[in-house]
Amino acid sequence: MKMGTALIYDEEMTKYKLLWVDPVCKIEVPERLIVSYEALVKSGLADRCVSIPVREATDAEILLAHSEEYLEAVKKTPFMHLEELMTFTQKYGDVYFHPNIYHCAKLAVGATLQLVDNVMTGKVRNGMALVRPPGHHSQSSAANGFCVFNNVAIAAQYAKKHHKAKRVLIVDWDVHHGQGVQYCFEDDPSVLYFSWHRYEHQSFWPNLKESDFDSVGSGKGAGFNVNVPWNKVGMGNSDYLAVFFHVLLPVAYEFSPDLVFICAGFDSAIGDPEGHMSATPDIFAHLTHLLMNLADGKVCAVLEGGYNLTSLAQSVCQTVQTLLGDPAPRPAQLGGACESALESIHSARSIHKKYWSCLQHAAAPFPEEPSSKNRRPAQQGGSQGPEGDAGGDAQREEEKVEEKEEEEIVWPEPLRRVAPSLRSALLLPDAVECPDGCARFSPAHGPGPLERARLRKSYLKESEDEASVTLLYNLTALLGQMEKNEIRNGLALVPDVSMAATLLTSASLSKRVLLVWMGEGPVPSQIIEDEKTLVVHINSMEPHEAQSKYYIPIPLKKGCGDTAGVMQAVLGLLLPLGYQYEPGLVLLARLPGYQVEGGLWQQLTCLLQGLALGHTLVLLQENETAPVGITASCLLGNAALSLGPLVAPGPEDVGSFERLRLRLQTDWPLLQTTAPEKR
Ligand SMILES: CC(O)(O)CCCCCNCCCN
Ligand SMILES: [Zn+2]
Repeated sequence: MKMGTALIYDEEMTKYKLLWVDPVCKIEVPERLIVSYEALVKSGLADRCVSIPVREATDAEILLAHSEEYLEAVKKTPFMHLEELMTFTQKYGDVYFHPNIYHCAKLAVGATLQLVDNVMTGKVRNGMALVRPPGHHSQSSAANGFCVFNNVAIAAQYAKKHHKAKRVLIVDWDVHHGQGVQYCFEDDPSVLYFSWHRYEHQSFWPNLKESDFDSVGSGKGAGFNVNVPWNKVGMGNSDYLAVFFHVLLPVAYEFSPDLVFICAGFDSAIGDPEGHMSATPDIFAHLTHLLMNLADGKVCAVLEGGYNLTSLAQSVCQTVQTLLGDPAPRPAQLGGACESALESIHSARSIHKKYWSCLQHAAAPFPEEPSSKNRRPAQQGGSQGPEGDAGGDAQREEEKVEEKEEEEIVWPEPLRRVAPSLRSALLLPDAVECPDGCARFSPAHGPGPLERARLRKSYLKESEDEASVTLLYNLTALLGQMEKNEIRNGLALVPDVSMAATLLTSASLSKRVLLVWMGEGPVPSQIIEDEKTLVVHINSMEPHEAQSKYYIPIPLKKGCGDTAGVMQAVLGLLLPLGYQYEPGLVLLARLPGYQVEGGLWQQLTCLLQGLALGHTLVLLQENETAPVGITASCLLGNAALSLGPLVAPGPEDVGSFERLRLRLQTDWPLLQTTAPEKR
């Protein structure tokens, strides 16, 4: 599998700036690129990337998303003097021109196309293009919102035309709606455009009706445009993850793209003068991680906005460090999405219910109220903030009248993310070959007589089986090295998965262990009773009341081999639970006889690594060596194989998921998908 992360940047793109007074445009400064690149260099991340040179886009490439007359008009700007530039600028909104901006705009497109070429030909796995001017607002015949050419829209067309991409996903996490991208692919079912954006019931720029959740695309493109409007500011980490788990990821996996673009705008981060959101830079590590197992890992992140030079630089580093495969940071205390975010999530899921089978259990869209569609009565807005907030990040309500002067907002610097020297250690019987890249685990020293006696007494019922004693000892040694962050993750082939899991949960020093129990066997009661272990059990057993808050059986009629059903359970239940639980260790136990398709098992193994600083320990039944290779590949950081378009999960499973969600969401608010009053 391809590794390597491309970084595409050229300081030439810093060589244009605003030449006159314009309060709207003054935030789009060259320093945005300079601080971002310098932060990548200073942190050592730039050196770990594959540096790819930029190039100028050709006319033909620009014409993939723009009209000839627009291109011809922009071509004249390098020869204009100040007054002419100002007059030319007046033709468009919230954008400025400069004698060198046409050159830089061609480089921004060219940089993006270089990234696409290197990813699509497998020279690198993924990458980031640090560009300006940004692109997602520019339209066929118009510059707009600091954008001249639509970098990502052109690149998506280019990938379809020159790299035979069949399905392209564009995830726009910039805080503004990339209407230019939406217009470009309005009726195109091969490009799925997802955008969240500050909207405030159309009162925020660009104040477009078509930025609302009910713009779903048209004609054959209906369903392939997903808008999640933020109707309040102050959205935070929990809101962002809730949208990924309950809107974007289920649809993205059903769509199954063969290339993913991120319109990586970081004005959705805390401290930004445009966004006024409260999500912290480390959240972009998780958002990036959650996209990296789509399209066999082919992810192209392209810079859009981001105007707080501190959170911009931190967020760029968080994104690139995840593209490089470093462990994701611990997410800050997550709660549920706030009430306003839940309304937006509910609206998006409802309106898209008819297009995506993964949303079939979403409540039907409420009938169109002609006048006050989804407009909250005035008295509920205002400064008291969302009442009945479902917890989660505290909403910071902006003064409705005018935006307060930028008070100094501070947030903690993201913690260093240290990758252990050894990535994957495997505990295998000598007869089983150790896959390339992994290390066969052997503890520094063997168990002493006391240790042997203790293990024998506690787990082996005094049996004289010395090999099992040694194995159990080695398991606890492996666990110990993971908890000291000397080893990142591991895999063990054990004679008895239940006994091994029981040993590890009781031996684990982590304050919390997430145990993912895959298969039909019962979970040992000792583990279920253990308060510091959250057990999520995916099986085909009949649904029954969960014994406790910490034992969650997820029944699948068609069993664990049901790809759509398992992915639904993973994205909509297991991951939200895991992120909220914030374990120090993730145990993935595969029970004997568990029949599952390779790609699905890989998705599970990869996605879980976003938790517990990547400390994932996989337990496999000794005589089932088939999954060792594909599991090791994922533990080493390779992307999971793409599953292909997902079919609908079984209706009875959908029903039991929904009942499970409704029952659990009080204890686990990140499971919520609808605002309280709508339930
Ligand atoms: C790439 C980008 O989406 O960040 C560009 C945003 C342009 C914002 C125009 N200003 C609107 C004034 C409202 N405060
Ligand atoms: Zn923006």
